[in-house]
Amino acid sequence: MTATAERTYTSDEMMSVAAARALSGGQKVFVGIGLPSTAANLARRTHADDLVLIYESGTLGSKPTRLPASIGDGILADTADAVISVPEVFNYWLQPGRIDVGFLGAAQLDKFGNINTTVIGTDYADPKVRLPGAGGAPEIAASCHEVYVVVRQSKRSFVDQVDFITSFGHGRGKGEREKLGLPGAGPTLVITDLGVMRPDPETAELVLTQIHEGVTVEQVREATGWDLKVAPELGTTPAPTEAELAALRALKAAR
Ligand SMILES: CC(=O)SCCNC(=O)CCNC(=O)[C@H](O)C(C)(C)COP(=O)(O)OP(=O)(O)OC[C@H]1O[C@@H](n2cnc3c(N)ncnc32)[C@H](O)[C@@H]1OP(=O)(O)O
Ligand SMILES: O=C(O)/C=C/CC(=O)O
Repeated sequence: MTATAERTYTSDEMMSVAAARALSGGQKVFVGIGLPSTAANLARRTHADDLVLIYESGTLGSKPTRLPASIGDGILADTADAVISVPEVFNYWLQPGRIDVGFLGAAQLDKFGNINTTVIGTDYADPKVRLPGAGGAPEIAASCHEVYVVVRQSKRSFVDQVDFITSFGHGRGKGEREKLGLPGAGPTLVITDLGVMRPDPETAELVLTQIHEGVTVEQVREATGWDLKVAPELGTTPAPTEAELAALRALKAAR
């Protein structure tokens, strides 16, 4: 019998590495602050140094030497190829379809990839939790060619229906984005600390297509607030490499 090797990374690290791997060289990525920003910067430091990071403050091609604290962090402007105004980044870059991937976080996500970062609870005026709000995320979700969501998975965050739609995913199913005239494809990938989900091409409902190494389907289903469908050919995300972990830890430690 072989002893099980002790895992040398956390599930958050696995999530950041899996999300970074989803980005490839040369893509223009509209980066949301928080988990997506960590993963996008990791991708630049590992396999995709020509990734173009765009932050909402109007910084194009930022190459921050540490994680930005917010979209207004000066490190983004200091290291950018160009800095334009906020209306310009929305009107000239995002809305005309110049951005490949919108990389967003969520407090709640539902089975059709709708994102809530506004309130928990159904009474907007008297919520159980008031979240950070929308910022530019609804526009990002509307107009990027694709949206990738990075979010920790639990019954609290993965719900059948979000309490509030901040950023439109696929509404209540396939075709709803087209009806609303939203130009982008919406969420095509959801990366969590447990696995990866993609919308079913027929229904747009999220389906588990990949589990991270060491995670079971049962664990993912336990952390999901609906009856999660599983792809017949389920993939496994390889564990982070030493190089990926070293780059991630250096990025998080940089000041
Ligand atoms: C381009 C742009 O970036 S546009 C900006 C728009 N804003 C965003 O996109 C934000 C996206 N991120 C989120 O929504 C995140 O879930 C955040 C910011 C709310 C919280 O993320 P984190 O800082 O990682 O904290 P964490 O997940 O531990 O939650 C912190 C607290 O928020 C509250 N909270 C977060 N998610 C939930 C939820 N689904 N249900 C209830 N409470 C929640 C809780 O009070 C929680 O504290 P607790 O775990 O002790 O109960
Ligand atoms: O206002 C927004 O859209 C985004 C805010 C995120 C941040 O302040 O870093």
